[in-house]
Amino acid sequence: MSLTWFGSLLETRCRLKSVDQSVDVLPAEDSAETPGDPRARPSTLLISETFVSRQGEGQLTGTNSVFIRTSGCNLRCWFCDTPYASWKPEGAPQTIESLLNLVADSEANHVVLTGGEPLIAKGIVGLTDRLRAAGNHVTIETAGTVDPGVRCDLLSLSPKLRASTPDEKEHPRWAKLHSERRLPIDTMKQLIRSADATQVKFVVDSAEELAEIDEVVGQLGVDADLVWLMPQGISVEQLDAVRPWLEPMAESRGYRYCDRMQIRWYGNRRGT
Ligand SMILES: C[S@@+](CC[C@H](N)C(=O)[O-])C[C@H]1O[C@@H](n2cnc3c(N)ncnc32)[C@H](O)[C@@H]1O
Ligand SMILES: Nc1nc2[nH]cc(C(=O)O)c2c(=O)[nH]1
Ligand code: SF4
Ligand SMILES: [Mg+2]
Repeated sequence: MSLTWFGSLLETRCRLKSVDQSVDVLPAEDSAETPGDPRARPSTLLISETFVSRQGEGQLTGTNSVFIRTSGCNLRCWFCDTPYASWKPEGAPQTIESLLNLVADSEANHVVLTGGEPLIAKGIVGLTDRLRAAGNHVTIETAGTVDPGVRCDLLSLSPKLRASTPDEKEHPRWAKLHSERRLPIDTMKQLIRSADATQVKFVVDSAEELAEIDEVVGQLGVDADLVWLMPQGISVEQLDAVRPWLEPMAESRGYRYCDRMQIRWYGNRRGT
């Protein structure tokens, strides 16, 4: 293990440790790539897991893809199905080079950058640019709360609704931060403008959220056929309990119903 690598690992761990228990992650402006800056160290990203799987959600469902999951998030959805990359972020720093090699060695040429929140990860702009320059199709799964200046093939934007906020009594600090950060419409519109294509994927836990969804769709100014309604759930039973009412509600608005095929194929398991 080289000293610089160990130094940066230590620094990363210290930085993560120096923040109070619920680890916050630097906002994108502190972690975005600084291309051309001679002092810039080779960028590393805190990676929770990488794996090859079929895309389970949205318009590319079934597409064999390399998933790169960054660790750390600036929101705290109570329902997050990936707490090991958000609520209690785990992972190790990986260089852009190592991630590029991983993708080059795989059979897939679709890459899904996800998290945690990938857009606050240091080096995400450099990684996305380099993956695309190498001929890969890059989907970014994001809550769309920050824009580090990224350009991707498919923006899979999942705006977090009021009901995603964690319990105020249990998590007073995160309930406040989450509410303040979750829905920057102008940032989301900027991300949509910069992307080659967009799908807007809402996690729906109850029918009462449809009014807010319609409002956000209007504010974003996206066509109904770009909107996907996805049940909140991490088991086949939970998904099947929601589908009977959610699918017709989606169709009546010209939206699409979004299944979570990875749950059906593999269960809610890491690395799938
Ligand atoms: C773990 S998130 C990571 C990317 C980004 N932070 C975001 O929220 O879009 C990946 C996807 O899973 C969705 N998701 C997370 N937990 C879920 C749950 N319990 N039920 C349904 N979808 C969920 C998110 O909305 C997002 O579309
Ligand atoms: N197979 C599979 N498809 C996915 N689509 C979005 C995912 C995510 O966690 O962002 C995901 C995931 O974790 N696994
Ligand atoms: S924004 Fe995404 S990663 Fe972060 S807590 Fe919500 S679902 Fe999890
Ligand atoms: Mg997932």
